[in-house]
Amino acid sequence: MVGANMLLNLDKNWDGTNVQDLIVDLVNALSAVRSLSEISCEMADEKAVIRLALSCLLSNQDIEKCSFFILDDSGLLSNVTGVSVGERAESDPVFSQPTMSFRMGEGIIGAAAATGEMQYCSNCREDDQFTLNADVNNMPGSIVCTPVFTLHKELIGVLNVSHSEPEFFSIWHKRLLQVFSNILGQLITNRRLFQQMEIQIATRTAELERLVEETRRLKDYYVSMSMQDQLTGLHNRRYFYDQVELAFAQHNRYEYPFCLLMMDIDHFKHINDEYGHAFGDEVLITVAGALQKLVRNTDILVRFGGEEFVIIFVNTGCDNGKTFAERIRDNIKNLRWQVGGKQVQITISIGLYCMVPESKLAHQYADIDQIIHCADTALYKAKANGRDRVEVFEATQLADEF
Ligand SMILES: Nc1nc2c(ncn2[C@@H]2O[C@H](COP(=O)(O)OP(=O)(O)OP(=O)(O)O)[C@@H](O)[C@H]2O)c(=O)[nH]1
Repeated sequence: MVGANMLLNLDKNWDGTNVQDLIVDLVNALSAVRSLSEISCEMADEKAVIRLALSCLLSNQDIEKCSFFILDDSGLLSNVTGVSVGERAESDPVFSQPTMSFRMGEGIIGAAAATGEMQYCSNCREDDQFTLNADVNNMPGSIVCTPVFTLHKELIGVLNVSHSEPEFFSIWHKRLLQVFSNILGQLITNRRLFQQMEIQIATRTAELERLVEETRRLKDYYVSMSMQDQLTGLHNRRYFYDQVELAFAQHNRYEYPFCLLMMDIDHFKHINDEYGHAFGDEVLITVAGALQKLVRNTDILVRFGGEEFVIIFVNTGCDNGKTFAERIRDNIKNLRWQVGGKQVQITISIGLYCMVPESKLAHQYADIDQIIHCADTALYKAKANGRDRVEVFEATQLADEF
C-alpha cells in the first residue's frame, strides 16, 4: 500500500524530474520503511530502538541529520538520540550531544507537537526563530519536524530531520517522512506494549511461584500434621505404616532383623479416673518424651493410639530387642509425677515380636498386620501374666493364634 500511494503521488506531482531518479528515490524510501519494519520491538532500551530507526532513515535517504525528541510526563520534549550521516547506530548508543528541550508550541519542534502536523522550515537561515537563538555557522539549511503518535493517537515525540542546504526537502521527502513516522510510532507503541507485557508476565510469574511455594509449604505442613499425633508430638499410626515398608524392604533384601514392640500403659483408665483426664494427658506426653530419648534416630516410634505406643528397632536381633524392651520398661517405671500431694508412678507392659532372617525361623510373616497381631498377642500375655513385664511372641503361640 505504501508503495502504491507513493507511486500515485509521484504521478500527481510529476514535474519532469528524471524518471530514473524517482525510481531510485522510491526504492530508497521503501528500503527505509522495510528496514524499519525489521527492528525488533523486544529491545529493552527505547532510545536504542529509536536510534536504530533513525539510522535506517539516514542510510536510505539523502538526509544529513536526524534526531528524536521524546515527550515526557511534564510536557517537555527532549532529544534522546540523534544520528548524523556516516555514523553507525550501534557505534554510539548513548546520545552524546547536549540535551535540548522544548515546551509544547516552542520552536518548530514544539509547533509540530502542539499542532500534530508536520512542520517544515525551508530556509532556517532566514527564519527568525532560528537566527535569533542559534549559532548561524552550525545552523541547518532546512528542517522537517514530524510528530510521532502511538496507535491510540497519543503523542510520543517529534522526529526532526535536517539538511545543510536550504530548500532541500521535496514533497517526496515529506511524504516519505509521514509514512516513516507512522511506522516508527507503531514500532515504539509495540515496544512499549511488549515491555508492559514482559513486566506483567514477570509479576504474574513471581506471584505464581509464590503461590506454588505457599501451596507446597501448606501441603508439607498438612502431610506432617496428618502423620503427627497432636498430643505428644510423636508420629502417628499413619506414619508407622508409611515407614514400616522400609524396615521390611531392608529385611527382605539384606536379611536385616528388626523387632516390633507393642507397649501399653498399665491401668491407665485408673490414672484418668483418679487424677483426671488432663493429668492422664500429661502422663502420655511425659512417657512419649521418655521413649523418644530411649530410641535411636533410625528407629520408628509412634503413638499407636490411646495409651499404646509402638517401636520398631531396625536392624536389631531378638536378644538386643529384649534388652532394649526391658530398659524401656524400667525407665518408664522410674518416672514420677506429683499430683494432689501424691506421688504417682506407672508401669507398662510390652509385647515383642522379632523379625529374624527366614532361615532361622519357620513362622516368619511378611505382612505388617500379622506382625502387629503377633506383638499384640505377646502384649496380651504380658498383661495376663501380671503387667509391668516384657513378653516375646513365641512360635509355639502360632498354633493357638492361627
Ligand atoms: N488422658 C487420656 N486418656 C486416654 C487417651 N487415649 C485413651 N485414653 C484412655 O486410656 C484408657 C485405657 O483404658 P483401658 O483400655 O481400659 O486399659 P487400662 O486401664 O490401661 O488397662 P490395661 O491396659 O488392661 O492395663 C481409657 O480410659 C481411655 O479413655 C488420651 O489421649 N488422653
